[in-house]
Amino acid sequence: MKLTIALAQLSVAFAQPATNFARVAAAVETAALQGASVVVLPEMWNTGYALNQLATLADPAGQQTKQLLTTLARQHQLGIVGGSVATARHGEFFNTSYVVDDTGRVIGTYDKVHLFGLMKEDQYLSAGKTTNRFELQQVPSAGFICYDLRFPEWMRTLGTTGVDVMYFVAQWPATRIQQWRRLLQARAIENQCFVVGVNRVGDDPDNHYNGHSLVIDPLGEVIADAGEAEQVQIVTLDLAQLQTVRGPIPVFADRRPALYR
Ligand SMILES: NC(=O)CCC(=O)C(=O)O
Repeated sequence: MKLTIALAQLSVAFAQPATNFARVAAAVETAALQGASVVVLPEMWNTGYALNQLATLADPAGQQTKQLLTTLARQHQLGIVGGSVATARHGEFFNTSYVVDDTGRVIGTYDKVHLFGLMKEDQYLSAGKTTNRFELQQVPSAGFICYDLRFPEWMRTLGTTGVDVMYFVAQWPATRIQQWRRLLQARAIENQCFVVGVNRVGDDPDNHYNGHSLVIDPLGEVIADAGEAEQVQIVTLDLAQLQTVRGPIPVFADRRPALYR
């Protein structure tokens, strides 16, 4: 089975949700025209890291985001790993990812679990408590947000359930882009799955973001790198490769969980 994915490597207009909603709609349309069956967006694409303005900018219960993503998914008949957006619920703010299938049904809702202190998330956001596993285009998948990538035990929690594609959405600054690349490769190798990482481009008041959205195969090889420009890149995954990697080195069967803490 093949899966054609669009990496929507977008710039995010700081504290300008209306501009960003229009950008996302255009990117999904481009992805559909290029034959994608899944499109992946970056992290916090509605507001950027305008964390001290969330009281006015965050999406109440994610309603506006879900309305847009479900409409686009239905209209273009593709799945959307909706990056993440700043949401407001019951007086708290979250960094929330929605996943929508090609009929326009929300099949995943995930609040970022690991808050990134260096970008002040811990001062403004509440942390999620649940995992994010979903079947998208019949493919068992899991979704994570940016800093989550540094916690391999979090990916393992889902890897042991049988996941073929792990999606990472990010606003990962250029200063640490080599770590982004290496961590994504490590997660693919250790979980013997495809890894799709979508990062933003552009600037905010504190950071420069240089993209390098990546697709990694289960051997850890980079099969697509979107470079540093704003673009929608199309990549086709050949999921048959999973069996050829997992067969000879069955790491999940060989685990010794009784010995691990
Ligand atoms: N938005 C984030 O979680 C950034 C994570 C990051 O930059 C890192 O180095 O980790």
